[in-house]
Amino acid sequence: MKTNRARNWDRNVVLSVEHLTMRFGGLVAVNDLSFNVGRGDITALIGPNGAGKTTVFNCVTGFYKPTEGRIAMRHGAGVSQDQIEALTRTGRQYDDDGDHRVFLLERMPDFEISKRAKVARTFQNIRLFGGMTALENLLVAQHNPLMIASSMTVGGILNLPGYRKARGEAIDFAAYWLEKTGLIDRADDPAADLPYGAQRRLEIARAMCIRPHLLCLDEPAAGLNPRESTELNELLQYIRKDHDTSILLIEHDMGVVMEISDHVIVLDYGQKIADDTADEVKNDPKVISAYLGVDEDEVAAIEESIDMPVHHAKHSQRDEGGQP
Ligand SMILES: Nc1ncnc2c1ncn2[C@@H]1O[C@H](COP(=O)(O)OP(=O)(O)OP(=O)(O)O)[C@@H](O)[C@H]1O
Repeated sequence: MKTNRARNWDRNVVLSVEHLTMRFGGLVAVNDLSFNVGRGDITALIGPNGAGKTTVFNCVTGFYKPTEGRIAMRHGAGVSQDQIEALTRTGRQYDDDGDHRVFLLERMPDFEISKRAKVARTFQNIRLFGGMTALENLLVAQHNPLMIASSMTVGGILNLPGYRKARGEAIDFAAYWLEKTGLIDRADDPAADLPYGAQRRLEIARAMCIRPHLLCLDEPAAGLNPRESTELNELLQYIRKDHDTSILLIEHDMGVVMEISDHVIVLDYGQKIADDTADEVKNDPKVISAYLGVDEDEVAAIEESIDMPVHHAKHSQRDEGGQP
């Protein structure tokens, strides 16, 4: 049953994606897509292989410049639509005066999106510095504040007190996240030596070291065993609750999606086919049949077992497109 209660993602928006389109040559990977991410919510972006999920992530995090559309990140709860419209008209990338800061991500390079707009991400394929220790990976993530404290290296070379203090704080913060992700005993091990599940947690710890307002996770549960998957759920709930960080995740594991998501957006062929609570979405036959790529007879059976993980439902491949 639908309720009339306004959803958090309508009332308290941290990220709004409006009319996003991404074309690769003749292929439309994302087609006029609009959705909101609620502040403090765990929002899942799901859909069959090739539906456009990673492309959306790449647009939000600045790896791709969208063909069309606006992606507004808001710091502070009081940002109005008028403020976003006014900023859009100025042609500027962001307005970061005062408590209500707005960032138009489609205009910003990826390093500014992470540094200024405080959007962090992890990747479908783990991208750690394998030869560096777990601790060093987390210190690299804090490069910006350390560079500022070192007055752009001079203070670091001379080991001035301001730099020593900042470095001590960076190590403490890294240790905090190593503790939270169960990796403190492996702090001095090269990242490449860690088991797969630990590397996934280290990626999340590294992303948290930029103190993100929005954490984007691309298939965080991929390759995890059931115990690691449960630990991941607990970690994400903790991050959302205790760190004022909203989470947007792409995930194929329906067990994870249904257990932790406040809000689920379903894509199919680059278009949104559902946008609701996890309960509403999981009972939507349109979603089940599109997402699982099955015929009508199979839907009822799958509905009964929807709590079971469903990996990588196959869709027919679409046209090949060119590089952006
Ligand atoms: N750089 C690119 N150049 C050309 N086509 C691309 C590029 N990136 C993505 N595509 C195409 O865009 C479509 C959407 O791909 P995308 O990776 O966003 O889907 P997805 O939903 O994340 O899929 P999966 O679940 O398999 O990761 C696919 O048809 C893909 O082949």
